[in-house]
Amino acid sequence: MKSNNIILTGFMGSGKSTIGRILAKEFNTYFLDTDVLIESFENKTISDIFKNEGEEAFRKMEKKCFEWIKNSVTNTIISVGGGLPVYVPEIKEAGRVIYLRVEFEDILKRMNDEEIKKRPLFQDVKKAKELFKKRDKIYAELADIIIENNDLNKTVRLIKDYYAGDK
Ligand SMILES: Nc1ncnc2c1ncn2[C@@H]1O[C@H](COP(=O)(O)OP(=O)(O)OP(=O)(O)O)[C@@H](O)[C@H]1O
Ligand SMILES: O=C(O)C1=C[C@@H](O)[C@@H](O)[C@H](O)C1
Ligand SMILES: [Mg+2]
Repeated sequence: MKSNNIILTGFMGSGKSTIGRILAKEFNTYFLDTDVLIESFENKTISDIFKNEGEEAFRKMEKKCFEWIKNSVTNTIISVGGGLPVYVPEIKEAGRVIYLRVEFEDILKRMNDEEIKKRPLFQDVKKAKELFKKRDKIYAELADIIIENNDLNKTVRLIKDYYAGDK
């Protein structure tokens, strides 16, 4: 089934939720965020899931959430959790995948303490940097297109142009 979803991937803080909300308005469609969906399905915060049940349990929830999306969601802009493509490499089965790429140092500049607190795998900046290096290649391999997301308006325009060329 061709689902017509647009799936935004990228590291924590790369701008998936921000860009996703704007795109949904521009394309007059809906926006979904797997982290928000999981928090709602489980009625727990991501931080609490990591703290009380561990990362492995969270990855199982992500997989289940992805299956639900693959079978039930169409014509939607979907922001997926930063680790989801690593644990669910069949991500392309649910739509066109766009990797929003931002250098780690630039991500750091964008995140304030409050933003960092919500993300369990960002607590140790050195470890987060190592994770970024590993994931950068995986995101790129799994993407249909890669966009350097430095300028918000430019990113939105590039994605719109890409889809206009499709018609
Ligand atoms: N060019 C840009 N595009 C998108 N967001 C930007 C940009 N520049 C700065 N930001 C800011 O970066 C921060 C992180 O963005 P956002 O929450 O959208 O990332 P995310 O990829 O959804 O993160 P996570 O995977 O952790 O949910 C926000 O405060 C946002 O306003
Ligand atoms: O990069 C990751 O592995 C994560 C990113 C967040 O979006 C959440 O899905 C969670 O904090 C794990
Ligand atoms: Mg987000």
